[in-house]
Amino acid sequence: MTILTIDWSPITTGQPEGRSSVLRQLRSSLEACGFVRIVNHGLSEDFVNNLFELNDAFFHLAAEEKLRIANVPGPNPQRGWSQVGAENSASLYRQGLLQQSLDEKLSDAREHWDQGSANDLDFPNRWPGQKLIPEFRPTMENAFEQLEKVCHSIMSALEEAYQLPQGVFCKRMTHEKNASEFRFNHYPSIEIEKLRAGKIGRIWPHYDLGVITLLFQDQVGGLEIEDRPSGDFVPVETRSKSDLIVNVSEILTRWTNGRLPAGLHKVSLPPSLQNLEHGVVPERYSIAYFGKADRDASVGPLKEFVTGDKPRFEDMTAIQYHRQRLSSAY
Ligand SMILES: O=C(O)CCC(=O)C(=O)O
Ligand SMILES: [Fe+2]
Repeated sequence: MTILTIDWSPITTGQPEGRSSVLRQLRSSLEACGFVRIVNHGLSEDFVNNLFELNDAFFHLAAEEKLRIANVPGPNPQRGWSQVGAENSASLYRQGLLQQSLDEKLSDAREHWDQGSANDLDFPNRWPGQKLIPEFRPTMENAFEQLEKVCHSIMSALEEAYQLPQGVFCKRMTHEKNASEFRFNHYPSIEIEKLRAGKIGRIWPHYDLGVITLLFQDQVGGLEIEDRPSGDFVPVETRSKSDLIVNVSEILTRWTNGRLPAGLHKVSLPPSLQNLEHGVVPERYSIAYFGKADRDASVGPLKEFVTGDKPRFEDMTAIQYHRQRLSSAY
């Protein structure tokens, strides 16, 4: 199983040449493994490097400042800082599409920061003090909008790839009601033995909750995805930090009535350290944009994907689904 790498230039430039090949590869990689790697997506290397610098700067703020803007744990969309261990990805998986049961208490050695749309008055963002990192808020608000555009470009390419009526996905993910989330992850350095002991993970196997996720990872490594159908995990190579790793998330599985299974993934020991018994795994940073459905949009299967008499997933709104899923992760 291989994640295809797609050169997105035919889409960003609007050139007809190469377009049908992009659409074919997109569909084939997402159907086969739930993941695809996209290059030339329109966001520059400088843009992405700058985000990694802000990611580092944010988590190096004083603990009191991070605490001041801490996320309030619960079923609402997350905003601000979540300390190491606050989110339990193992539990997220247990309640997920596969209903796998894990007996032990497993924790995540990871802290993260979450941000929603600037237009989202229901769940306002929680910003660090302006004097501490002056460029943080303007850069992050701009990055949110840039990633939203890339997300729409992928969703609209998917509509075309499946020959669906134009806008069937995108009208459920509008700019005005955007409920997507932008996240910085930081995995502090940790002893190899601790990860090997099997109770603490960087992030346990899980599906993401939105429609699609756009991810940038640094060069430390450790991201792995499920190999179908063996169920083993295989590493996602670290190449350029600006390579965009895209995965199918739970809502897209529901919208397509199972045609596009979500990509199961986790973060553990980087491949270069897998043979070592002792030592320290370096800290790692990643950046995720979780493209989500509008809160009032249906997350039931689209009629274009329902072939039998009964849809595989029950109809409900995105916010109902989100609350139901998130209440299990704390
Ligand atoms: O850090 C990574 O590479 C993956 C992060 C992730 O899976 C998540 O935040 O949902
Ligand atoms: Fe994830």
